[in-house]
Amino acid sequence: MTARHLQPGQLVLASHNAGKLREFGALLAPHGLELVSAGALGLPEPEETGDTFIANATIKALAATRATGLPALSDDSGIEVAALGGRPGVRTADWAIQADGSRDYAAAMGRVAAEDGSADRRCAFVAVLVLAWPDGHIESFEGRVEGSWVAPPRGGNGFGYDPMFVPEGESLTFGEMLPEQKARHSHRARAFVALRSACL
Ligand SMILES: O=P(O)(O)OP(=O)(O)OP(=O)(O)OC[C@H]1O[C@@H](n2cnc3c(O)ncnc32)[C@H](O)[C@@H]1O
Ligand SMILES: [Mg+2]
Repeated sequence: MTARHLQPGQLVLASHNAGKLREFGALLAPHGLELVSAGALGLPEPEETGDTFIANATIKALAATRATGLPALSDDSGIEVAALGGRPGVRTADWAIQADGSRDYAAAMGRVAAEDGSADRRCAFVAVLVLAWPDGHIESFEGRVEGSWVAPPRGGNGFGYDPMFVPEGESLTFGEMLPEQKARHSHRARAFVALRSACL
């Protein structure tokens, strides 16, 4: 089955994460779409009640396309830590929440460093992108990058867990890489390549 193509026009980026929005802006720049973010449209953040990346990405994209009548692109992503049996995975965003309610990504990873005696530092970033249309049609794409985590964090670029993640075969963390270097490896960019060849 061939995937549905995205027609020229407006596309809602169904994310409230500024780092993701910057990366999608760069990935979509050559494609002549008019991007508008869910936040700029005043859309609420839907509750991510799913147990899988695709379930949550679908919730986010369908909420945005239904609210606007425009096609919408969402991203549900996270980090899978081998020594934790793949956790936090789909719960990655909540994993960084501290006792006072703030998010601290370095502290979350630091807990693994403190608790994990195995010295197994393998982990992977995963992203599932969903394109949804107002009639409920969806297309989904997954990207994955294997790597290892480091503590303490290194580098001030990117967002979230970027300063703690080194992709396989590299020595710099995503936080030490320029955006275009991160995009050569990242889970999001890999999922986007699949989306681009199917839908753009
Ligand atoms: O749901 P939206 O509004 O898109 O934004 P979010 O930040 O809540 O995103 P998720 O629910 O998909 O949770 C993903 C978590 O994984 C982290 N994450 C995902 N991709 C990342 C990347 O490329 N670099 C660093 N951290 C990443 C991110 O910081 C979040 O804590
Ligand atoms: Mg979220």
